[in-house]
Amino acid sequence: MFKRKQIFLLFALFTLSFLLVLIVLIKKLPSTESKVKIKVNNIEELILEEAHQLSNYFKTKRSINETAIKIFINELNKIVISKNTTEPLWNIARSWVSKTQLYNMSSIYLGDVIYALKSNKILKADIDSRGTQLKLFLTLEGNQGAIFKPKWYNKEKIIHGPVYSGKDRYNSEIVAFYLSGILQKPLVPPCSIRKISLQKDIRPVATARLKDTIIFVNETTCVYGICYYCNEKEPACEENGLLTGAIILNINTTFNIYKSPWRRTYRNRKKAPWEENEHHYCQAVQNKLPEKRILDLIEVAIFDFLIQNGDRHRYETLQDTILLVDNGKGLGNPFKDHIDILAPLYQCCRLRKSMWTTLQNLSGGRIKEYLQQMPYVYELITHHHLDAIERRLLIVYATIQYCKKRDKLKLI
Ligand SMILES: Nc1ncnc2c1ncn2[C@@H]1O[C@H](COP(=O)(O)OP(=O)(O)OP(=O)(O)O)[C@@H](O)[C@H]1O
Ligand SMILES: [Mn+2]
Repeated sequence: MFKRKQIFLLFALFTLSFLLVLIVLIKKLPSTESKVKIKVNNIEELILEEAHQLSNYFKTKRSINETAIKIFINELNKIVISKNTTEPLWNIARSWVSKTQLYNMSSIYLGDVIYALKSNKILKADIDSRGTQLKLFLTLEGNQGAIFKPKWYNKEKIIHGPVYSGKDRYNSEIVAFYLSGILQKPLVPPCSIRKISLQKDIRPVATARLKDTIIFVNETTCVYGICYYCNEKEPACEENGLLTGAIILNINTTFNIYKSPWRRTYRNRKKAPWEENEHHYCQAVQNKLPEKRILDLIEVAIFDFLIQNGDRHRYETLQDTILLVDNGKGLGNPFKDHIDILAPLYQCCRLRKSMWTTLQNLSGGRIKEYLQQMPYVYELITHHHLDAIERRLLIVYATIQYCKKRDKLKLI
């Protein structure tokens, strides 16, 4: 009898402690309410909310002084010196490079440099072994180096998946060059569309290692090169006898290369430090980098967000200024906005006054309007992408509003 009572008591005690542990555990789990709270607190959603509430001020065109941009567009479309001029022209282009620019937005020779990139005879062709994607290094008449990034996709192609998916987009390089002028940040190397014949322009002047990778696929000439992602089964091929691509002026100086504090992990499941600690990450960066570098990184983020280049894992500087080199991963999906490209802006909530003025002056559809006046633009970009850039500009405005409302915005 006694024994039975003891067992009963023991059983009751066990059940009670089990229940207690259960209650503690349940309390620790986030309730549906706090789950909802986490969601609403998500910075991206707050920014999108701001975007929906943006005032008309951000959606209308204002009267601005367009002189600088008009000169840029005009010069890009104009040729002043003879088509055959070579070395002196390249020397002019070299003289433009300084810590604030890779080209001179208002030079009367800008159009000539673009034209020379596009049409000067190719004296030598080699593999460009820098980076991980297929690139050719071409020496143009007048002894100027240039990088050729081939076309892999038609402009209508939509790249799905993570923001860094897919191969390079040659059109993104060229549109980035145009955008750098529109944003008055001439930090993208001059760049143009170019069509080359692998048989006529490349093979006769190609190095042996490049020649070895020129092949025929279904009677079409293709090239696969040598690089980390290069593969004989996935060559870049001519269309109607010509290989299209971006030809980019090689800037002949030494850059410093740094890892971006906002680089991605490139793994779906693993978060980067800037994704883990959204509210305190900027402070950590500030403890390591000077203000100028952070302000540069924020401007780069805005630039990248507009074209959706989410692949700036490292950046290069020239005398302390961040350059916009390697813009090949933009224009992937015009129907998607990867807001986290803006992390440097919404985590630090600061911006140069000059950039903020430039951005506001572009409201009401001006970026699209200016891009539409650039050389070959309709071959490079669809209306969907042009509209996407305008939509993303509104998201940049919304991000500034997000910072302002939290009393965090610092205009410097
Ligand atoms: N126009 C240029 N002038 C001078 N150097 C350049 C230019 N473009 C690229 N480079 C150099 O070549 C390197 C590789 O170029 P790029 O980043 O475009 O290649 P990538 O294959 O896309 O590389 P990754 O896979 O690392 O992104 C750059 O880091 C830079 O140092
Ligand atoms: Mn790249």
